[in-house]
Amino acid sequence: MNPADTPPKASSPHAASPPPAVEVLSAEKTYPNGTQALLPVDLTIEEGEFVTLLGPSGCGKSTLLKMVAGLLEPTDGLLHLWRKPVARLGESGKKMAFVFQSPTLMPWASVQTNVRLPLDLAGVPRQKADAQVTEALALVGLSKFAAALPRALSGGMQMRVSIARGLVTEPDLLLMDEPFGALDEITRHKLDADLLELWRKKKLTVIFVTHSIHEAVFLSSRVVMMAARPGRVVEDFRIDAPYPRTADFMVSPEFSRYAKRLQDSLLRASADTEEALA
Ligand SMILES: Nc1ncnc2c1ncn2[C@@H]1O[C@H](COP(=O)(O)OP(=O)(O)OP(=O)(O)O)[C@@H](O)[C@H]1O
Repeated sequence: MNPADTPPKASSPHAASPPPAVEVLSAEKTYPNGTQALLPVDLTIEEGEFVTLLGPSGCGKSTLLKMVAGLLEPTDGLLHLWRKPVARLGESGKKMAFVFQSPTLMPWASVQTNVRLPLDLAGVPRQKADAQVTEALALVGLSKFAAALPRALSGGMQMRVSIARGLVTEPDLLLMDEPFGALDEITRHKLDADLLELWRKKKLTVIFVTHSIHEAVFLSSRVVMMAARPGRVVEDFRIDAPYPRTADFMVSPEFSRYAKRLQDSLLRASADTEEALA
């Protein structure tokens, strides 16, 4: 065998580490009306991370998330998922799903039909699709509501349907834009805990947008802080508390320390924003 054909040894760092799930390479965004929503952002997210984007209103969290999803084109720079341009993600054998703030369900269709939508659009045969829908509904605890119409469900349950619709394609990357922002606090805690369970069980990579410091500390392995006008990344925090995280974690001194660090950072980011406005 020619030495050049020798496969890399399993012990080489390159062979051992999978490619990053997400690479944002100097990606920036200016909207057609001239709003500079994001200065060039560089961000690498490894497979399996739970990353939260936090920052004052208008700092470009949604813009960044939508660029990662391929829903928005960057004005300049590149976005790679598993080392492929977003539009060619399929070549990596990986999948992504986006969960919006509002559940956006079809009101006339059953829970089951709503959840099946991405599979129907992808032309997945009915029998296979139905099996995947059954599994996704079980994952979010809604098996008994498959035949219900959305209006018969609470806000939290509708959000679960929306998450099931995201999970039904068995994504590797889950992008969530303030998914629980409109829910009451108890429902939100419950969904946060369930989401962590899903993240662990399905070995997902998650990028999550929120305004809540507490939600960010509870969920994340990493928090990326952003500032506005123009939008940019200003700090990057590891939340090293072990998983599984329980309600006890939320009342621990460790939790308070992380929350204080994020709060101080958010105040700095907000002050930067106000200075830019002055
Ligand atoms: N389609 C658009 N056209 C022009 N400007 C836009 C558009 N979408 C967003 N913006 C502007 O870009 C900036 C970043 O917006 P973006 O929604 O990404 O911020 P955000 O951090 O998600 O805000 P929020 O926390 O309020 O949801 C803001 O100034 C916003 O007004």
